[in-house]
Amino acid sequence: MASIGSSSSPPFIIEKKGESRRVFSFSTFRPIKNRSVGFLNGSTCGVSLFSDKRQLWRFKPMIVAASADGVGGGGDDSEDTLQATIEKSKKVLAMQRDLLQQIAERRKLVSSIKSSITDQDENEIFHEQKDISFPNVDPPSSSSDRMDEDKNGNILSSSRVNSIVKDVPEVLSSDEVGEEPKKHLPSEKTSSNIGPTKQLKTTNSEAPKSDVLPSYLSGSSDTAQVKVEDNENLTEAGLEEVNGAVDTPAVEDEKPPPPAGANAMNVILVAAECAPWCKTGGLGDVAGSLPKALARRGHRVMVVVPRYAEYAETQETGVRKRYKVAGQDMEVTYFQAYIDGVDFVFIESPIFRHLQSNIYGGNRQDILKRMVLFCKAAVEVPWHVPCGGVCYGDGNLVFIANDWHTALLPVYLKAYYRDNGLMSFTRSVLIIHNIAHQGRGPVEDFYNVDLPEHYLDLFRLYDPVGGEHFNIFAAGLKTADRIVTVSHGYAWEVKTSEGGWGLHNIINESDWKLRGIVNGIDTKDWSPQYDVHLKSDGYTNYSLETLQTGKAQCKAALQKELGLPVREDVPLIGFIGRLDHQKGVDLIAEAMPWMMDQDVQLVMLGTGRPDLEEMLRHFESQHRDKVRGWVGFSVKTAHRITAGADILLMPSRFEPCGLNQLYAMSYGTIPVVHAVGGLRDTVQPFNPFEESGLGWTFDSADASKLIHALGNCLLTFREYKNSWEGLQRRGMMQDLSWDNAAQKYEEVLLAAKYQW
Ligand SMILES: Nc1ncnc2c1ncn2[C@@H]1O[C@H](COP(=O)(O)OP(=O)(O)O[C@H]2O[C@H](CO)[C@@H](O)[C@H](O)[C@H]2O)[C@@H](O)[C@H]1O
Repeated sequence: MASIGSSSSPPFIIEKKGESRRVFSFSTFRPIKNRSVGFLNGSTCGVSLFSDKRQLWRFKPMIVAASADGVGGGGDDSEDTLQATIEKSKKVLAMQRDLLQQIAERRKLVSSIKSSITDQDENEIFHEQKDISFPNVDPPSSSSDRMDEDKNGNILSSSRVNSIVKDVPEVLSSDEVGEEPKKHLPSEKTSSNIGPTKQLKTTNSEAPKSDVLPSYLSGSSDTAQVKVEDNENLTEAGLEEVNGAVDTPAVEDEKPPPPAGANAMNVILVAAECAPWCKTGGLGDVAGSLPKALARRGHRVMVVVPRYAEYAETQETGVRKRYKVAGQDMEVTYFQAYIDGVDFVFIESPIFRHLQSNIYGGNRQDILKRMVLFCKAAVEVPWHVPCGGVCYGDGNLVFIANDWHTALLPVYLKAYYRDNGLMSFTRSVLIIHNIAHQGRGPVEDFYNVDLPEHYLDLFRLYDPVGGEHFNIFAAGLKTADRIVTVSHGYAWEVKTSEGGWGLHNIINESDWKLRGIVNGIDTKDWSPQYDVHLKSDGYTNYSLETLQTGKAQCKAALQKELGLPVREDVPLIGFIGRLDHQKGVDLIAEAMPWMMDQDVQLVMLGTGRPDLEEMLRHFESQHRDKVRGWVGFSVKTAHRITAGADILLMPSRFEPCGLNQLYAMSYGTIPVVHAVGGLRDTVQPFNPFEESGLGWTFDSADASKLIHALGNCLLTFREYKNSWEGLQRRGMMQDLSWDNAAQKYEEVLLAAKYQW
């Protein structure tokens, strides 16, 4: 055994162990056998070459086998050999210095590219996307033009697109690093915004791949040995760099792989409304948040929605298409935005314009025409609209249509494309948010939807109420590959004659493809801790820890804002929702005399049926000291009521899922609900003996039942403070996020994908 340097330097000991010797490289321990690679020549040169122990400690030993005729293998001490070794080593060191410099340069460049991309505001990014979009890309016939095809004409599915991104070399050459990121690749954005197809890997913390490194740093079998004589020229920082680059695995930017893994799909959700741009109710919330949760799972996700007004965040793509609607040629253009990992595509046409505050306005024919145009255009979005520079394509693609407004999409997908051998790998899922609205009309309406005659039977329906009629939801339900309702309870209800509104037979026949999935909530928008609407006017954000003080402050702020007496001890009851038969507003009206005999305050926010709006105003004028009836649509007020109220009343006659009770529970507001559909699924009744449950439920749409449940709730509020706090805390501690629901949606999407 011979030592290099002092005997107290264990890592530098060359240990003769059979045919093996311990020598030094930048690599970690890696036995390399039967190779003649060692160049350090035992003890004699070792002492002279290693002069700085601090630096030497950075080299990690490696066992190599030294053959008898190798430089280091024969024990030859001749002057010539030593000189040759030194010369060789000098060269190696020079190369190494070079490499260090290159690495430093690359890091600088990569981090400057990274930061410039991160700093880019959305507009700049959209601008770039606009620049690279290919206007008027033709449908599949002109395949060579298509953005979503590779050079061989293969349509790029999401996995293909992802693999393109992955295929970007992990270590770019200096020249490559100096260039702008390639135009056809999506730009990297801040981490919260990185979607699967947008992720351009950068290199600053990645270990360079051995195949792009000189062999002497690669750790490959030809690992050269460090020339130690001149190593004083290698500064500590330099070594740090090298060690960092070579030995340290990239951890900084690494995230666990997205949960969807190999099941990642292209998903396009198509809806008539989408929060925050256009929303009249829960559908808008779902369209705005489910896609983000799917994107977090690793899917490439798009939302397609009409453009009812100018939305600041969106950029025109330059793509224009024409579609026939009821014999009339209509042009659409596409706008887009990329937010929280999701591509939002807005379809612009004169027939959608100026409807922002009246999305479903106009007569039946007007609405029908809008939905025909919207669905016709939406189904071709994956061909025409490049998102992040690359169209989605129609492979590995599932559309999610929502309610009757977009129930034509599954039908068009089948009639125009799949029946004609196009979009063969595209599937559709139809979500039932509310089956009470179906797109009914006279049978003649069929001639406005532009389909071959033999499709009429899909739409034709007879029921005792409507007689023989044209029914869009019926056709969508029959044609979609999978159906989802927004709760388990509702999945059961829609199969009954009471809950199916005439479609129960079709749904029963489709039972094999039906599933109930309870909605989630967008925990970014609807969280008492971060709610942007609680940052002013005396409101405050609060959490489980600050529940008592924070919620009390919000209650006082709400009372003040509404002009009600500011009292902590009075229970403040809220109602938020569309004013129609579904929401059971008339039950509240019936219970009003009893309620007004109690020491309570009531605030009701809603729009809808004019008679019910008038009723709200009437309540307020009769009980100005206790009641506020806010007729209008105000997201801010909805958030503030949810935070400031003690109790949320939801006496809905039917409720497919209901989001307000979910929002309420996450804000420590106790729901009192009619146990139907999603309300029954999500509000477990309070059990005072076990101190369990989340609120109060009543089992029929009856004012006396409502009064009974609300009476118990008020009693608990007044007399059993600990139980009340327990209810609040249990509600707030639930995981109501979309992530759970998204996982279940993924199962449905997969089932659709593999269905033939
Ligand atoms: N005047 C007003 N001002 C401000 N905001 C208002 C408002 N009126 C209602 N909202 C908001 O609109 C949403 C309503 O959601 P819901 O789920 O309660 O009802 P909706 O019946 O519209 O949805 C349907 O679809 C959803 C989604 O699937 C199902 O949960 C539901 O059961 C089904 O009826 C909530 O975000 C609420 O705050």
